[in-house]
Amino acid sequence: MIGGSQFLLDKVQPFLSADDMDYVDSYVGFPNAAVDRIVPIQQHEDPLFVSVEPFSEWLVDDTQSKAKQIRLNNVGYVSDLAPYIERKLFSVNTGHATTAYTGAFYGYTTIGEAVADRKVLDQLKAVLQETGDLLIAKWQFERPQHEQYIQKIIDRFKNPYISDDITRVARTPIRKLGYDERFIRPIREAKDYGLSYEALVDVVAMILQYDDPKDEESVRLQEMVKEKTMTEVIQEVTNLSEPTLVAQIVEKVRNS
Ligand SMILES: NC(=O)c1ccc[n+]([C@@H]2O[C@H](COP(=O)([O-])OP(=O)(O)OC[C@H]3O[C@@H](n4cnc5c(N)ncnc54)[C@H](O)[C@@H]3O)[C@@H](O)[C@H]2O)c1
Ligand SMILES: O=P(O)(O)OC[C@@H](O)[C@@H](O)[C@H](O)[C@H](O)CO
Repeated sequence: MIGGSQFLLDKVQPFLSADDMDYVDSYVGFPNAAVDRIVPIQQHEDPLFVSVEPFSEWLVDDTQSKAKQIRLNNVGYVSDLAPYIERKLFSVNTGHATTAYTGAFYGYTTIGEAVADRKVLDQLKAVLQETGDLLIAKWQFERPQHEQYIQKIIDRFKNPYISDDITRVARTPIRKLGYDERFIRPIREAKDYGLSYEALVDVVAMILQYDDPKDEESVRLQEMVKEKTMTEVIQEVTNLSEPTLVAQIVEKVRNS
């Protein structure tokens, strides 16, 4: 979610008196942050034991913190979070979801199995190329560094020491098809920049066919697909109103 801490403040605020609010204004910061570390679903006897990947990135919007003298180790403090949170969401999360939905399409159950398949890997690379071109055009990231960032993400998905279920990464497909989420937003923006977004549309077509009977949103999505036209489903779920884009997605679903 972009703007998660601001969202929390908006929810807390109605419960605060004017005095509380003065105190919060002076002493309590709600800085938005980008948190990146893959944590698979897991169960251990000790509920506080958690297996995670070695990689981590934690970036905090410094303009909203109230105690600027406090600096946590391994946290990056930035004055503009937008480039970094978009880089994370549209690379790590778009790439992760691409691996999950493409993997599910080809019958895999874990991210590791899926990314070992050349077809899934090629789809992942094509999608990260499209979001990478957009991020570079929009935020002026250096191309060689961005290419390293992409390669690191692919290596993270291949990590043989963690097993991440496709059902976790592909969870809540209706949320993931949201207007400002990891597929529709880069598609809209790539179109505005005159950049390619075909591989992203390929994945949207696969998400519309994603069927996990244990995932409430997947069940609801598949019910919608049975009851409505594909154009109606896409408009309702993605909030896209642009007829050309909606038609492109409908066409992909027909041909996939
Ligand atoms: N797992 C990861 O790899 C990872 C990495 C970085 C960031 N995140 C983010 O962290 C957040 C949590 O992810 P997760 O993987 O731990 O999910 P999760 O589904 O394992 O855990 C979410 C927890 O929140 C609880 N919950 C859900 N709705 C609630 C509500 N309305 N009120 C109170 N509790 C509620 C659920 O019962 C569950 O225990 C998400 O925003 C995710 O994007 C996850
Ligand atoms: O949490 P979601 O459902 O938005 O996305 C699933 C995963 O892609 C996500 O949890 C990643 O593992 C995480 O964002 C990595 O930092």
